[in-house]
Amino acid sequence: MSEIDIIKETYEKIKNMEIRGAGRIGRAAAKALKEYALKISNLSEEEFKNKMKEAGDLLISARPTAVSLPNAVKYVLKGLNEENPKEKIIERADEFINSSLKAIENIGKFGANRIKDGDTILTHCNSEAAISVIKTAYDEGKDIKVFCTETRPRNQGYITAKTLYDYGIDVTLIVDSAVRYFIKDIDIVVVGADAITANGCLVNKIGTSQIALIANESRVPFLTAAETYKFHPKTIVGELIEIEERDPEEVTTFEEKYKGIKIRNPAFDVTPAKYIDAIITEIGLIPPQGAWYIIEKYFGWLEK
Ligand SMILES: O=P(O)(O)OC[C@H]1O[C@H](OP(=O)(O)O)[C@H](O)[C@@H]1O
Repeated sequence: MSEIDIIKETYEKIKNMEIRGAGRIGRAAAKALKEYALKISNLSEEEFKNKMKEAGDLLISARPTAVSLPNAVKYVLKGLNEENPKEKIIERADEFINSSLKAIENIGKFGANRIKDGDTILTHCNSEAAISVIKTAYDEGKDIKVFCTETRPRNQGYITAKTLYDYGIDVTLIVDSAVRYFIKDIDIVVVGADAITANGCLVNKIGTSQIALIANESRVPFLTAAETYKFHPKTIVGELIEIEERDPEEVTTFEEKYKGIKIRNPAFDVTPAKYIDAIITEIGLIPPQGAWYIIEKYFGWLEK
């Protein structure tokens, strides 16, 4: 096994979604960069830097939408501009991983303040940050129920349902198209985030924007749980976020006779800021209009 295989293995796992979830892919990339930096030796400083940059580029190319991935890589690789780059890379990778885990914990605490005793919460897909909010509310002794959507085509909602059920929470699984049918039973919607744009839009699992629209129509608060590394720095200069379109076979396969039927499989959609009541971050709840401030404050170090 050559050193670069550490990076290639993580790249493959992120690409085929063996490792998935915006936070998890960011931490996996940071860990791979650390392990790679530890393995490569006998190189000049310049060679080391070039190899680390190539590794970072490969990891970033695994999936295009969740900004946690490039944000994690850029955070770690900033160590290349400092003295003792190898040590700095290792230090910064650990820093990113630990601060990510701490952020999820804090999001849980802040978000749980918005959950009332007796609430029924709707969530979509499988988000560590949203689950942290739900589990924390439950840990505080609140009597809560949770509705989970299946989240076609990959059904990550099943993971959420099982995780919360194992935790002792009252869980109901519904098909994605049943959200409007059940919205009268829902008190609050909490979902995760793959990216937040400078104008406060949420990029998250396909179907999120429909849920937000339904919640808005029914005056049910819609919140997203997003660590600050989910904020997309380049949207501040007008860059658009690429929506990943995945293999049609994830949706279905038709027999030969029907091969002419086109199948589209976008993995994410965009929820406009006007449907979002609050973004729960590790530094507190912010209105979507505050996204610009977060990007400016936390990503000043990124090239713009
Ligand atoms: O970072 P956490 O909160 O875990 O997840 C955030 C989001 O990442 C997931 O994407 P995918 O399943 O990897 O495509 C979902 O869209 C989820 O809402």
